[in-house]
Amino acid sequence: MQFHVENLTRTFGKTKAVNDLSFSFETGQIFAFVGPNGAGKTTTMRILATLDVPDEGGCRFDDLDILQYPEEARRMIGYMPDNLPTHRDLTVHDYLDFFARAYGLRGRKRIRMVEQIEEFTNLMGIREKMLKALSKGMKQRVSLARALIHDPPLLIMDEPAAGLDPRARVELRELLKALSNQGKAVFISSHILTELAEIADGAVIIERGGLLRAGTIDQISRHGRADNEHFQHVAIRTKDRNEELYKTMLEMPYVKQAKQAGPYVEAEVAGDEDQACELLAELLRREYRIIEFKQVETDLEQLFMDVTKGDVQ
Ligand SMILES: Nc1ncnc2c1ncn2[C@@H]1O[C@H](COP(=O)(O)OP(=O)(O)OP(=O)(O)O)[C@@H](O)[C@H]1O
Repeated sequence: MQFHVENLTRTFGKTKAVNDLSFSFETGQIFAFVGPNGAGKTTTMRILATLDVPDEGGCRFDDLDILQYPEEARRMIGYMPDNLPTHRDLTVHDYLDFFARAYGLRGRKRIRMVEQIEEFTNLMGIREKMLKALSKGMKQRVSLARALIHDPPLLIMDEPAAGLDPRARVELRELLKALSNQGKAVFISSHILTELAEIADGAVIIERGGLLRAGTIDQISRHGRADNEHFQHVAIRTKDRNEELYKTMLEMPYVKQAKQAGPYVEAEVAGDEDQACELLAELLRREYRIIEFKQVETDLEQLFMDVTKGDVQ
């Protein structure tokens, strides 16, 4: 299933919270929604979750227009808002059972579903605890469980990692990976990229309501380049002459960018892997004493920094 946001615009008074925003992703993908405070992430997510309507544009789940058919759309969405459950005098189990009923699950099916979700989100041990007695990380898991109770193909999560300790962040990442392996789409916002860089298949990067980049990591990193244009990112460390290596690299016609990164010189080489081999051979001919020569994966955090600095054309 594909999820499309098309030319979305939402204005509050004079503020254009979202401005002509378009992007798509699909089931099985984890897409990071990234932008600074006030960029329009929550506004977009609320529209996608049918909790708000745009001034212009719309959203489609495959061919389903969610503005026209919000009831149908709601069955396909699990929404985890950035605020946590507040029904204080309910146990975890009763809370989840309540939502399962609200989604129309009955009898054995409901009991089975609630148990399954409690197990998946690691809530079994605390299902009889009162919500008010839970830590932030536990509440976060309850909120995730609630969003999953009707088994939606799309999970929308607004800043789920905010305020979590490192262990809870790792657990959350594992849960998200498991969900995407189950074939769900996860659309997750954050202004901290570190926790998403490892697991995201793609990203939507926005600023002041407008789109900067959207697509899979590969598509974003290839922005502005033809599909048949290949690039290799390499990192090189020499025993000495590091500064000279950097200059040499800048002079090579097929090296498109070079920078010094700690003990490495990192470069973007135009061409396929053969070109990277040729670069290494050339450096050896020039008698550089090379300790390391490796390919570097594009990392989402670096991409985000490049995009927001305007370094990626
Ligand atoms: N209900 C509202 N009334 C008036 N202005 C609003 C409303 N909701 C959002 N805005 C404004 O729209 C802009 C985008 O807000 P939004 O909450 O979508 O950003 P965000 O990217 O989620 O930010 P954060 O990372 O801080 O959560 C902001 O300027 C905000 O003040």
